[in-house]
Amino acid sequence: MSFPHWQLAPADLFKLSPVVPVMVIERLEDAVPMAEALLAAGIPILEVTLRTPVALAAIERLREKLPRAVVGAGTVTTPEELAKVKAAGAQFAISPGITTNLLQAGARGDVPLIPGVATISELMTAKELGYTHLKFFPAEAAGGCAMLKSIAGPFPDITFCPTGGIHQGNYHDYLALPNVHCVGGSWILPKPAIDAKNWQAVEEAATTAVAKAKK
Ligand SMILES: O=C(O)C(=O)C[C@H](O)[C@H](O)COP(=O)(O)O
Repeated sequence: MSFPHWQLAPADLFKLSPVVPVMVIERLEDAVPMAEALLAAGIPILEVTLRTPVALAAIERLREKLPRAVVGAGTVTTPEELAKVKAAGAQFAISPGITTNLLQAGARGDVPLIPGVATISELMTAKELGYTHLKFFPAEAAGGCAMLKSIAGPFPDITFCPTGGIHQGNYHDYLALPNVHCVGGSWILPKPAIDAKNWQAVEEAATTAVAKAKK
């Protein structure tokens, strides 16, 4: 485990589901039904992005109402945001990129941080500070599967959750790589279904994504 004082080991987080839904919650009242649809599809891990004004309240609500979910925050970019998501009850945090301040804050705290990297140098910076489980973002734009295959040579000990540009047509290719344990994405949550509050359609899309994942 990267940091023994963290509440959860990243290796265990990466095992919860082959697909990690990136939740962009515009209306607070959508948080619970959206999460329930994901849980019903067999996805217990939820990444709530900090991109909307209700994100922190949504994390709080999900933690209160759905104790069987593992709720984390995405788009965490500063130590201050890390502190805020911890206060809201986030069980893990994911960043799209790294700063030394954020990595140091993550290492000091007890909320597991999955830092985002797109280059070898960023990977080496994160690794130097003890991080072994990383988000690869933006996956498709930053080199996709070919990049991850190349990284596996010099860094076989680093494990990734690629995210960004992943969809039903390419997620199998990522999951087939030995250094990929799960993939993240918003494709699991079709926006038209969310806008229409069609939670049945959300559950079906998520169920299909899980069923078709090979590992
Ligand atoms: O806000 C953030 O920091 C993020 O979490 C970035 C997301 O991981 C990607 O935007 C998801 O990418 P798509 O699946 O292509 O929509």
